[in-house]
Amino acid sequence: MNGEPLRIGTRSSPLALWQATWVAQELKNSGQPVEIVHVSTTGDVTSGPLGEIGGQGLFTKEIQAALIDNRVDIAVHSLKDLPTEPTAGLALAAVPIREACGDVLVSRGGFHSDTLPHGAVIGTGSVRRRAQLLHVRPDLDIRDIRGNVETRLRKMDEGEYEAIVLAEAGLRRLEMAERIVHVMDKRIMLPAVGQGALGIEVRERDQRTRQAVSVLHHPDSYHCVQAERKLLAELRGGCLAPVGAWGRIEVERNLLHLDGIVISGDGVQKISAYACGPPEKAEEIGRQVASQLIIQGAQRIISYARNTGGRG
Ligand SMILES: NCc1[nH]cc(CCC(=O)O)c1CC(=O)O
Repeated sequence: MNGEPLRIGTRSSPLALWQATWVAQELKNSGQPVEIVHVSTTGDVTSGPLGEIGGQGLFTKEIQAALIDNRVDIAVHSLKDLPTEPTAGLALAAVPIREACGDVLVSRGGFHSDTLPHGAVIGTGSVRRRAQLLHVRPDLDIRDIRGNVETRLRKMDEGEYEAIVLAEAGLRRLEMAERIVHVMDKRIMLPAVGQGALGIEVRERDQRTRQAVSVLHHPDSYHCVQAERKLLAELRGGCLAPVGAWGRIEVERNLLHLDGIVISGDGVQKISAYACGPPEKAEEIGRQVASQLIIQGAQRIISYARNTGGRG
């Protein structure tokens, strides 16, 4: 503990800064001096549709590079943006307690997903959200939207979209929960793998930092995202794949429940699977759900989505 302040690397978006500041405060409360270092990423400076500007790790690569180059000691990621493939020399050292992990609908007219007017224009850049919306409302006109949470809300307020879909966690952290019109039912909208959770990454061999960030670790949250991430890794999905997952702990019986779906971009083909077991078996549960999805044809849907830029 103590010694030189640990350097926390973060993107500069308001949400990323909120997350880094939260981590900084928790570490300070534990007696660990820290400082925040801003790192800009390709995902922040590019405005093309995410599905087209190339691959995963858009928001995380540069921060990982800063970690490897010893410019920062701690990377704070939104776990859903962090690829499941391990990065040589780095380790996911802690997963703090998870915020609400679902998706919410924010609409100008106070509409829910089932009361939106016929053909309404909905903004989302995520193939997972697009496909699940189309599955229940094939009439909706779903259009791409980019930018941080504030930018998207402004574009909707200005009339470009009737409604947008956002992560509940982001709105809560930015103290904009009053904008939530409708928390979407998980049976309709399964979240992205890792949504609502943070991932604290460090250099694998940096024992001092590993020890310092261990105060942030929340085992139940970790087991849930571990199951979700294993599911995605087994599907070779990547964070832009049309995959949804929801792991949660049932405290009374100490069971981890995991739902997973793979859905075609047009929302027509939707396959789902479920498994449960002890939280310590998280990865095995993730593998089980993945293999049930694969038996039902997940691979074909995922490679089709990949070949069509995630928009098939
Ligand atoms: N891809 C952007 C992103 N990464 C993490 C969040 C929200 C916070 C979280 O899921 O932890 C968001 C915004 C959104 O999807 O609405």
